[in-house]
Amino acid sequence: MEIFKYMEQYDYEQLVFCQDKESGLKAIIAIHDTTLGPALGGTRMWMYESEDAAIEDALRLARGMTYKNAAAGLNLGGGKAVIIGDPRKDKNEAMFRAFGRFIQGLNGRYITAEDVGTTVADMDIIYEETDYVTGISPAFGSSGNPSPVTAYGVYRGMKAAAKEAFGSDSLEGKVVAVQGVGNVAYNLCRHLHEEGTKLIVTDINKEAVQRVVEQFGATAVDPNDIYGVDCDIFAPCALGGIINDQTIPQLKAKVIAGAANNQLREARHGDIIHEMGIVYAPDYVINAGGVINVADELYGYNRERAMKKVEQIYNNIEKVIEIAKRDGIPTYQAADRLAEERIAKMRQSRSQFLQNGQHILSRRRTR
Ligand SMILES: NC(=O)c1ccc[n+]([C@@H]2O[C@H](COP(=O)([O-])OP(=O)(O)OC[C@H]3O[C@@H](n4cnc5c(N)ncnc54)[C@H](O)[C@@H]3O)[C@@H](O)[C@H]2O)c1
Ligand SMILES: CC(C)C[C@H](N)C(=O)O
Repeated sequence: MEIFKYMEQYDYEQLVFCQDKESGLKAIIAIHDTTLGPALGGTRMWMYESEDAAIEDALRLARGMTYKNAAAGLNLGGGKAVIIGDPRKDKNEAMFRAFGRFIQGLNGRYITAEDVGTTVADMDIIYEETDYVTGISPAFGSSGNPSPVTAYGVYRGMKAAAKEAFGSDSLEGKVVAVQGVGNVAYNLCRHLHEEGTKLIVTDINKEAVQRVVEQFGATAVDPNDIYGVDCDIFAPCALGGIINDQTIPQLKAKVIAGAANNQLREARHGDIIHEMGIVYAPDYVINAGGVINVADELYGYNRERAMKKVEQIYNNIEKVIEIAKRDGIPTYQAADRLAEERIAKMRQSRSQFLQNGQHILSRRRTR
């Protein structure tokens, strides 16, 4: 992999390799863009097939966080970390302590949190070494597991998308097909059930399916059948890349709104669903509840304030739909435009701020 070429293409700032022989830590921290503030993004632990695959994932996910944080209105840049290893077997306390020390070494340029394969308990260990970690236990006055909050944001965003497609944001009586009923989607199903939505669900984990069937009266289908079921809304909450050439022809939904990251296999799939008249709630806008919640820790966590910001995901989806209509583009492009415009404006105002003297004055003070 030609790393500098790749970094230059998408304008990455920094890539950090962290190795600790004793604990077995092999981690990569990617910082994409800190125009809006320090780079906040979770740490993923995964058994990568190769080092190149881990580097690519860290870089791709870090850039995703730049867009997610910018579109959510957070004063934070984008970054992400990956730890190479099996989260079921390879974790140990020393590993997360060592990782915490590496994060501390970046002096606040990167702030971590949970992602696939890492938990609140892991963040608590990192916190022993650095303040630059969020998603730590409520026992420390922090926000804990972000998944239920992500779910609430997805629920709010789904309502905004439904309003565009059906003329009303009520989900009562609507049929929602949910792919994957894990941490986020279990909570999403609860909100939908409380509103009187009919649920069709699938998961490769039978126990997870059983839970939502029993608790929320959901109808279960085979994982391969979820795309083609008769429904109003399709909520992908498991895997990335599931909007693709094979699945699109099966879809009957008028809305796609779910928690999964990187739902479009390729950008052109966003164009195809747009042409079909499907209202697509862009993944990184609708699933920003978790990061909005953990980001609130940086101000001294206040649950009420965080939930108010998460509610705004409704308005953010409305804003994206408005831009899409105004500019005659698909919603996935409108989301990128929203994020990029905000970063560009801040970059400009920040450079003016420096030119107008801040660094000159601070130099004077040290003389
Ligand atoms: N947890 C968060 O706060 C958060 C925030 C933003 C985005 N996301 C994204 O949302 C998605 C769900 O996150 P989560 O924390 O609920 O993860 P999770 O692992 O708890 O749940 C995912 C579920 O999908 C199921 N699944 C996997 N492959 C499947 C398949 N082929 N068909 C059907 N089901 C399948 C798994 O068995 C699991 O139950 C992920 O893509 C994640 O990256 C999560
Ligand atoms: C900071 C984390 C809560 C971010 C979350 N893992 C996401 O993909 O949005």
